[in-house]
Formats: sequence, C-alpha cells, structure tokens
Amino acid sequence: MSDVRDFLSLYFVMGSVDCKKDPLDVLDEAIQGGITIFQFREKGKGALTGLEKYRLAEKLFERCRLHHIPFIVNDDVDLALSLEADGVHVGQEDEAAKRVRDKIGNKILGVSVHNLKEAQAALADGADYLGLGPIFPTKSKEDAKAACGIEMIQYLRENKIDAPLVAIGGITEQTAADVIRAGADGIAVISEICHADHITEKTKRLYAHVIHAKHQN
Ligand SMILES: C=C1C=NC(C(F)(F)F)=NC1=N
Ligand SMILES: [Mg+2]
Repeated sequence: MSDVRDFLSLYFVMGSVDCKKDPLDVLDEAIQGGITIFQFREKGKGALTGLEKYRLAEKLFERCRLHHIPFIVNDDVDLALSLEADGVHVGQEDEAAKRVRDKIGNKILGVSVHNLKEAQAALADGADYLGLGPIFPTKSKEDAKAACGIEMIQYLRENKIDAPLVAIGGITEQTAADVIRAGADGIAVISEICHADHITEKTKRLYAHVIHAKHQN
C-alpha cells in the first residue's frame, strides 16, 4: 500500500453499538459516500463478542475489500490477525504498540494519542499513523479524555510531528475543514455518519469539505 497518509482523508470508525440499523447497510452507504478507510470498533454497552463479533467483522471486511478500502480492527489484535485485516488501531491503554508491531509485521498500525509526548512515543514504537483526539467533546467513547482542541493539531505539527495524522472526536461537517487546515491529514468520524438521516449524502459532504480544505493547505 502506498503511504497510509493518502488513505486517511475520511476515516469511518464504527461498531454495531453505534448503528441505528444494520451495520452492513450503514457501511455500504458510507462507502457509496466516499469513505477512504474503515475501522471496525466493536466496543461499549451491548457490543458483540466471540463468534458474533467475528462474523460481523468478516462481512464488513468483505465490503471493504470489494471497494479497495483498508479495513482496520480496533484493539483486538488477534481478530485482526485471524481475519488477515489490513491493520490494527490501539489506544494508550491497550497492548503496547511495540508488542503489537512485533505481532502484525508490516500491517498498518494506528495509535491513539492525546499530546506531544504520546505522539513521540507512538512513532518510536513504529506507528504508521496517529489518531489524535478527542478534538472536541465526544459522545461515542465513554472513557474519552478531555477534548484537546484543534490547537493540539497545530502544536504537534509545529513540534516536528510530520507523520500521518487523523483527528477524531466530535468532528462534524461544520468543523471538518478547520481540522484539515490545522494540519490533519484526515478526519475520523463515528456518530456524524452513523446518526445521519441520509448517510451517503452526509458522507459525500464530509468528503467534499475535507478534499477542498486539503487543496487549500
Ligand atoms: C480512539 C481512537 C482514536 N483514533 C482513531 C483513528 F481515528 F482511527 F485514528 N481510532 C480510535 N478508535
Ligand atoms: Mg483502545
């Protein structure tokens, strides 16, 4: 895969808990709208486990493979390996990024970061991209830290964090362009797409905001 940076523009993160209808339909509509990378994040109250989780992951992965969209698994490294997913995304509280890198070889490794110190450590551990957030307050993650603000994107860039970086946390149509102009390579969204009345149209607008802002940078 060429540099993962090119795939980060519109990063859809989702699990069954986030969906108001069949996750397969939600993903299909988001793909029609132009998402560029997908993360299966099955977490929170009522999340699937075991074989049910595996079966849903398999079907979502099939959709992504059909449309050449990288399929990333959140937290569950063993699930990623058993599916031969394109990569994994781990947080600060998950398995240490260095150990994950040893397990997954040259698959994509994304690491959640909240500040400069965590960003530097993640890159030292071999992260291919950073997930910085939450930028704004978020309802999609129960144990989210306090919002770090758009300023943190600029601060990391000013401190020579030039690695591929996607911003996440409460990002909407109204704020997408500002996040890109601050220096992010893409935006990651959960509820902005999952809770939209018309998922494909919403996704197309988010994509347009991101691509337009990218060409201004
Ligand atoms: C907590 C997270 C932070 N960032 C990301 C991503 F956008 F993919 F980088 N995913 C997560 N699950
Ligand atoms: Mg995690």
